[in-house]
Amino acid sequence: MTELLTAAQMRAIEQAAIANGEVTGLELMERAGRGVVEAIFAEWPELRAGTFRAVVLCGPGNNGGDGFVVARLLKEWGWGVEVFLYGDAEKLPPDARVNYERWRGMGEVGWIRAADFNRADVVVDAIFGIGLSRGFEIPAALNHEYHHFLRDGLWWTGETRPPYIVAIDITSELDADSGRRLETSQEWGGEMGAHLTVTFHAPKVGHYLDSAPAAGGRLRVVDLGIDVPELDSWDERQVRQRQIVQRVERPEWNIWGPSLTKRNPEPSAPAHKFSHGHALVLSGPPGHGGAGRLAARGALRIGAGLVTVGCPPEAVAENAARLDAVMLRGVADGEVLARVLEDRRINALCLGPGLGMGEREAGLVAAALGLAECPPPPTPPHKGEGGRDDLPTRGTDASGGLPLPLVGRGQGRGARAVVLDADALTMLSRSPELFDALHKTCVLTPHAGEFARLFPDIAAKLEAPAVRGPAYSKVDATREAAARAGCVVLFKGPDTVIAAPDGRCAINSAHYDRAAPWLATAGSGDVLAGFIAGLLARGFAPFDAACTAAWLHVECARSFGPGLIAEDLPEELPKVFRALGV
Ligand SMILES: NC(=O)C1=CN([C@@H]2O[C@H](COP(=O)(O)OP(=O)(O)OC[C@H]3O[C@@H](n4cnc5c(N)ncnc54)[C@H](OP(=O)(O)O)[C@@H]3O)[C@@H](O)[C@H]2O)[C@@H](O)CC1
Ligand SMILES: Nc1ncnc2c1ncn2[C@@H]1O[C@H](COP(=O)(O)OP(=O)(O)O)[C@@H](O)[C@H]1O
Ligand SMILES: [K+]
Repeated sequence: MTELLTAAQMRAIEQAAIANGEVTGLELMERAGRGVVEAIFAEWPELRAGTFRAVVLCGPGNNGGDGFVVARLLKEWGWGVEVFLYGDAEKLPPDARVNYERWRGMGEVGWIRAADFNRADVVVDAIFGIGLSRGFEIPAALNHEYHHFLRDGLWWTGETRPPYIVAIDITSELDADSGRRLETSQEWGGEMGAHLTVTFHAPKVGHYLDSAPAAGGRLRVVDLGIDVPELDSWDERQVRQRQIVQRVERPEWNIWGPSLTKRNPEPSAPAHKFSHGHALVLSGPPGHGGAGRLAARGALRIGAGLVTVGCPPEAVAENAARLDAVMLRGVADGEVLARVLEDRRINALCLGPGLGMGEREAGLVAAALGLAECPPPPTPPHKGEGGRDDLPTRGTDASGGLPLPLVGRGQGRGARAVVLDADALTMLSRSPELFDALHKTCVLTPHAGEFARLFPDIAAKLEAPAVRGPAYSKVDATREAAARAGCVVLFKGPDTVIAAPDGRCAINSAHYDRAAPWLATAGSGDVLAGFIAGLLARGFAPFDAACTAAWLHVECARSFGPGLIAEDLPEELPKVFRALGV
């Protein structure tokens, strides 16, 4: 996984490199500016050969300093370059000031209100970078230009093609930690954006959150040639692990490989379906079983050895007609579930998709979280009695008890791995008792609406206008939620954030080259819940299960392409696995 940086972390890295004599600030600025020019040429190779025109908008800090370097290098390349300053040249920080003076030896610096993009091939946004600390009062003229802008040329009034916009480090209105626009009292009709964002050393957390991916166009990272300071103690590493945010990437381990058997007492034992875990998906009343079946299919395809749907007895017939490899049993209520869970081979549960929110379902959540006591075994039915709702109805799993990895071992009998989604989340939000029963092998998978129901005060902070940087972010919110719930929280969206109670955090981005907007389709969240449950059944730790499932979910959507419906997601997994070489 790639580490994403906050503005403060980036500054600390830069300062450490300068302090240990590795490089000067001026040299870094030169490398940054050169990197931007190279990124422009790499992005649009036709610009490398020929004479073009650039407008460079520089701000009052070092982001503006990078802009002056870019202006100088493009001019030296033979381009026509116009530079406009937002701010006071006398107050520029030292390195930016040096580059301002170097540029002044080559050309003019205009007042930003005079900026005119009409004849530009490239506009460089170097107004603010990671130092934006409050809403940006964009000058009216610039506002007007941006309004007629640029991004898709729709309103372009110029005679030639609209210019390419290149944001240095980040689009100037955006906070680099949260990806949010910092608001002002100013009313204006446009939003700044870019076709290409060029950042330095490593992507910033904010590049993957909120408004930033849509605003920023494509993202390129320039290597500044500085080393991250080594950490010497394990404590330091642990503290750091809690502060960093990673980008979820292709799993480094083989999903079917030996690492998964590390919890297995007999790693060298031949694999057996029971050694791949048994996931139980609890589903809802007749006519509402589709979501549970989607989750179950997802759990099975991702590799759980066995998957059972547990539905109300009256829904058995409907489900039986729709399930083959997935097993089925009637689970009338929480008491029955508690009895079913006496079978410790069932090592992962999934509750929520299409579940309903009645008394039965609340009882199921309670039992899944270990709140319901297991009642004494039922007396055998008298001869002739039928319709027992706790007996396997097909594809029974009655083979002998193999020693299975018990997720949550040592936390009491109820501490199984549990994915709680959809209706189960709403029930959690209504019942403090259920919420308090969450434990560290649970995974909550809310979308924004469910998140707001579960954590209204946290959601309110996220929804409050972002006025100052660093603004409260989806990463902050998910971390806070995970700490409160005491379990992993996966907060869905194109910028899915996964956080553990200990502070570990990762973003699974469906942006930039991983965009898959067609994943926002009914039922895709149900499949995701099933994917997580399947990986939990296979012995993944909750945080890893959530990250890996989210990554594969997007990968399936990308592999299938537009036209995707939720049913296609599990069916695409074999192809994705093949492409991964697993
Ligand atoms: N770090 C690195 O590794 C490297 C960094 N490099 C470059 O430096 C950039 C960071 O530079 P930076 O820290 O000077 O911040 P930057 O974004 O230029 O702005 C800060 C200035 O703006 C001001 N200001 C803020 N908000 C405002 C508002 N709304 N309206 C008006 N003013 C406002 C703020 O004032 P203050 O908040 O202090 O009042 C301060 O004066 C970084 O993005 C990258 O491009 C590369 O050169 C090399 C490697
Ligand atoms: N624009 C988008 N691009 C990619 N994935 C998205 C986008 N919007 C939502 N998603 C993903 O689609 C899924 C939707 O889940 P959810 O909101 O629970 O819907 P449902 O209840 O219909 O299954 C989540 O995994 C979410 O991360
Ligand atoms: K910028």
